[in-house]
Amino acid sequence: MSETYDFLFKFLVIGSAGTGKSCILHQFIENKFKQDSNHTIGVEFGSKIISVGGKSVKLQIWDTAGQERFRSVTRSYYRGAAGALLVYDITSRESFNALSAWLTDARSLASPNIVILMVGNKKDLDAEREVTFLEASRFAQENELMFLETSAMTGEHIEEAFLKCSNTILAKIETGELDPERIGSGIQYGDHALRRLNRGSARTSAGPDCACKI
Ligand SMILES: Nc1nc2c(ncn2[C@@H]2O[C@H](COP(=O)(O)OP(=O)(O)OP(=O)(O)O)[C@@H](O)[C@H]2O)c(=O)[nH]1
Repeated sequence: MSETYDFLFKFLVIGSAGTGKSCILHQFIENKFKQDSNHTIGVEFGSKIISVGGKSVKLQIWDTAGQERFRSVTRSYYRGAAGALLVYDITSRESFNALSAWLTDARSLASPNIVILMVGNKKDLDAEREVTFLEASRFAQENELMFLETSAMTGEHIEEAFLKCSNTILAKIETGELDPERIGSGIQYGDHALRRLNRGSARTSAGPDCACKI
C-alpha cells in the first residue's frame, strides 16, 4: 500500500542518557511501554503518520543516544531537523542541568528555525521528583521552548508532545516563516500536497513535472 501524506517532517529526540527517549518513541509508535529498554547505540529510527490541523504529516523520527561517547555520531543526524523533543527526567536534576548544552547543539547543528518542545519525562514518578514544574516552565519560557511533562510509562502527553510540535511547524509553514522548499528545512511535501500543487500549476502553465524541484 502506498503511503500518502501532505508533509514529511524530520524530527529528533535528544537529551541525556536514561531520560526515556527510546521509551517515548516506542510509546508514540506502538502505544506500549517498552520494558527493559537498553541504552541506544548511536541512533534509532521510527516513523508515524499523524493527522494535525487537517493535514496528514509523516514524522520521520531519529532517537539519539544520550551517552557522551556517541555524541559525534548523534550530532551528525541533527542537520536539517524541523522539530525536536528535548528530554530531561523530572527525577534527575542532572538531566535538567544538561538541557542548555543540548539546546545549544540543537540550535547550532540542526536548522536555526528548529521547533523545540522540552519534555519533562517520568511524570509518573512524582514522589521522586527533583525538578518542579514551575522551575522547568521558567527555563522553557526563558529559552523560547514549548514545554510538557510526560510519562512514557502511562502514555500521558506522549502523543500531545509530537502533535504540539508538529502543529507549530505547520503554523510556521502557513505564515511563511518556514519554507518547505528550502534545502535543509527538514520538511518535504508528500504525495497529497504534490498532487494539489501539480493541479494548481497545471492550471497555470508549469505542468506536473514541477514536483521534481522539491
Ligand atoms: N517510571 C518511568 N520510567 C521510565 C519512563 N520512561 C523511561 N523509563 C525508564 O527509564 C530507563 C531509560 O529509558 P530509555 O528510554 O532507554 O532512555 P534513553 O533516554 O533512550 O537512554 P539512552 O538511549 O541511553 O540515551 C528505562 O529503565 C525505562 O524503563 C517513564 O515515563 N516512567
